[in-house]
Amino acid sequence: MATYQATASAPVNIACIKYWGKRNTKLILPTNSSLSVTLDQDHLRSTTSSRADASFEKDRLWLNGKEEEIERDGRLWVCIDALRKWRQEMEQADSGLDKISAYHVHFASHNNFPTAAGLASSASGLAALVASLSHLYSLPQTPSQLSLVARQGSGSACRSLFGGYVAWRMGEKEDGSDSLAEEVASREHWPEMHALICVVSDAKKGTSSTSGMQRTVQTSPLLQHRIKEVVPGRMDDISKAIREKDFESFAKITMRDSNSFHAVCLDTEPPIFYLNDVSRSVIAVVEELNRAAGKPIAAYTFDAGPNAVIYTLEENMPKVLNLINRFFPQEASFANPFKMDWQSAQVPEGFNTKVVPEGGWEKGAVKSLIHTRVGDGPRKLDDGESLLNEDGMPKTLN
Ligand SMILES: Nc1ncnc2c1ncn2[C@@H]1O[C@H](COP(=O)(O)OP(=O)(O)OP(=O)(O)O)[C@@H](O)[C@H]1O
Ligand SMILES: C[C@@](O)(CCOP(=O)(O)OP(=O)(O)O)CC(=O)O
Repeated sequence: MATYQATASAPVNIACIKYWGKRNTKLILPTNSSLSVTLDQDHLRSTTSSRADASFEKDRLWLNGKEEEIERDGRLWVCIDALRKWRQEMEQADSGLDKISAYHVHFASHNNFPTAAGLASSASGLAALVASLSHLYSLPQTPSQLSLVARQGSGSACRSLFGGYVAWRMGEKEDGSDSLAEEVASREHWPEMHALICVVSDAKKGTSSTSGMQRTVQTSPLLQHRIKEVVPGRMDDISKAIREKDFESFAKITMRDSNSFHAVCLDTEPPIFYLNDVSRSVIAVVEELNRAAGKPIAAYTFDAGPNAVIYTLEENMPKVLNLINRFFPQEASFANPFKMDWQSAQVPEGFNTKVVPEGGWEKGAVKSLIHTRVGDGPRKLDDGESLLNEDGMPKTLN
């Protein structure tokens, strides 16, 4: 008997223009467009296997070996249901196709980084699920069409259906059919973009993005200014900066938008604080590096948590690594995947070390560093990499 299964991996993306606020919470339609850089799956990824079988009694999902419930009408359910309907339409149009849309599906997924820690696991996780199931069903839909489905799993997930530089167009239609992701530029267009993730905390965050952003929509007058007056111009400006490979403009816009997003969090009632003293100290170091360099050579950005992501071009990463390692010594040793000689990097003359506490931060204020770069979109993997065993149950990972 034939086995119907597929495995795919999907990347994390970190926004430069932040999505914060929904105009429709059920369909996940945002109050503003957003733009992100997709990070390299060689370092951060979610991998998901899916398998359809007549013997399965219900749809089931195991995340990092632990079963998660697929609630009816919940976000996961909505994504699975949408893809199943597309498969059903194909089966109705072509009687030669196996009727696998009638079978239940088992999913096993693994994130190779902390889940629910502000490292965008919901984005890569939902994108991997959609990519895997679309392969299982041999769907002809384009990545933009698949992004319509991933969006309903978690808004930011729609951007993980593409590699490179990705915009999520907010759209205007009430049914959400034009609220989708599209590529602004490929990874190959500007491959020198590197990112350093400073893990300040890998604990589950206090206020989830989902609930935090709706509180902002309900209470923040500043959000109205942001979505109407600020973001539309920034979307155009950063897209132009990316097309022209203008890092200075890219960096200025990215930092300002991160600060604008955290300002609307503060303008929320009661206020939401995602940054902590360590986050603010990373901001001070990057601002001082840029001042001393005479132009922006690095850009910080923060999602709904204290972890910093620093974008910089490959040539400047040794300087960034030198400063971060010097002022924020970690407990875990830095893996240095690109074998960069950061110890002997020249930090711009005149860098004022007074921007950080004397002697730097205590060990572990930044727990670990992940050095990565712009990456590709979802990958289809071989059956040999399946996370499900012959019985369609999750394999135990070592
Ligand atoms: N690989 C995966 N497959 C399916 N669902 C996943 C996967 N990884 C994460 N999720 C879902 O996403 C949830 C975590 O999302 P949450 O938004 O809380 O954290 P985050 O994505 O790490 O942070 P943020 O989106 O704010 O950067 C998990 O509890 C799980 O339900
Ligand atoms: C701060 C952000 O990371 C918010 C991400 O929010 P989510 O996509 O996690 O929210 P839901 O749509 O409710 O699942 C900014 C961004 O990624 O654009």
